[in-house]
Amino acid sequence: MVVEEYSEVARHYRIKETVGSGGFAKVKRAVHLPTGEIVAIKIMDKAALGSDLPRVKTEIEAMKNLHHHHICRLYQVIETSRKIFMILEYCSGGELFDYIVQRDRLSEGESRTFFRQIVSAVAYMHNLGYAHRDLKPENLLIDDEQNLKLIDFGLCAKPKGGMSDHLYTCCGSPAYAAPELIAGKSYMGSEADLWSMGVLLYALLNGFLPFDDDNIGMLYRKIKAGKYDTPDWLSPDSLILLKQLLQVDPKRRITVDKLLNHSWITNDIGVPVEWHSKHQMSVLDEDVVTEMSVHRKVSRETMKAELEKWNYDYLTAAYFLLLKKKTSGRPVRLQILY
Ligand SMILES: O=C(Nc1ccc2c(c1)CNCC2)c1ccc(F)cc1
Repeated sequence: MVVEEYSEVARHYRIKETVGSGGFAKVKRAVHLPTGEIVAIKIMDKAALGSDLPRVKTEIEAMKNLHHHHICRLYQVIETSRKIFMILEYCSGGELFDYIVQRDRLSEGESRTFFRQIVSAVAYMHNLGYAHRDLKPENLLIDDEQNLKLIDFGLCAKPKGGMSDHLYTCCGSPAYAAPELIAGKSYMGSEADLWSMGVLLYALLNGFLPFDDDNIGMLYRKIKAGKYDTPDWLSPDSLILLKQLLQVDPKRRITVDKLLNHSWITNDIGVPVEWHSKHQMSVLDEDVVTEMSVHRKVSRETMKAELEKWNYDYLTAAYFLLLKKKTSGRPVRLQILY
């Protein structure tokens, strides 16, 4: 949907303060006027994107297919002549990275709670044939219920031939990159994700990285050697899991399916990680359809037919945000827009 100026955004959103600015995007907090719900709007300038524009298209297409309670939800996409706006789920707690830094390191129990959520999101992606390829604490946000939400799918890959297909582009952040990826060999996206999860788990438990060096050459050498410090606060079970994740040989590395009921993962909790999505997209929510069809003075059938196009326009946004209100126990009501 290409409109010529900010009008489409301003018509439905009140833009507030900047909450983050990355390489080629700025993220602002905003209010979705028809529902009053808070959202995050990722704003990108197409000219500034240059050769990175395909990454944005990759991210948008991936997020349209990824519906999971630990994956940040895309509500709407607005494209003007100069800009792309992605309307996304707002995560009031900010980045997991800052959360760890503020606490030095997390307890084993808190690390387990967060790591289980990461396993759930990654297992969901891998079972759908996607690899994230840029897993790191900066790409895991915390929502107002202390749930982690995975963001930044600009580098994710869905190999044509499925997850057994090899990838070649070297990408992601060096400190989290798997040895086979930085060696320039062909690699499996899913296996590289499991290595990054090992680096992530290490960062949660220790508050610093397993492989770190200001000199990129030295960093690569440390990653390929796969040797890291084991501070004395790490439990024997944590050491076992880290060893299974940070296996230099990708063929010896643990897979996400084995992680689901790993003893460290189920310690103190007793149940394996549930990776299936709680959101099913196939069935539209009757209450939301009712509110929307009444509000727009069309029949339910017409509204259902419109919604089932999943255009990621203002209708898709209104649907998802009303549904979020309903699941959070708030009234399923749309304000009249003046
Ligand atoms: O909500 C987001 N960021 C956010 C929200 C609140 C706060 C921060 C980031 C960081 N400072 C604390 C408050 C957000 C959501 C989606 C996204 F792709 C990128 C960022």
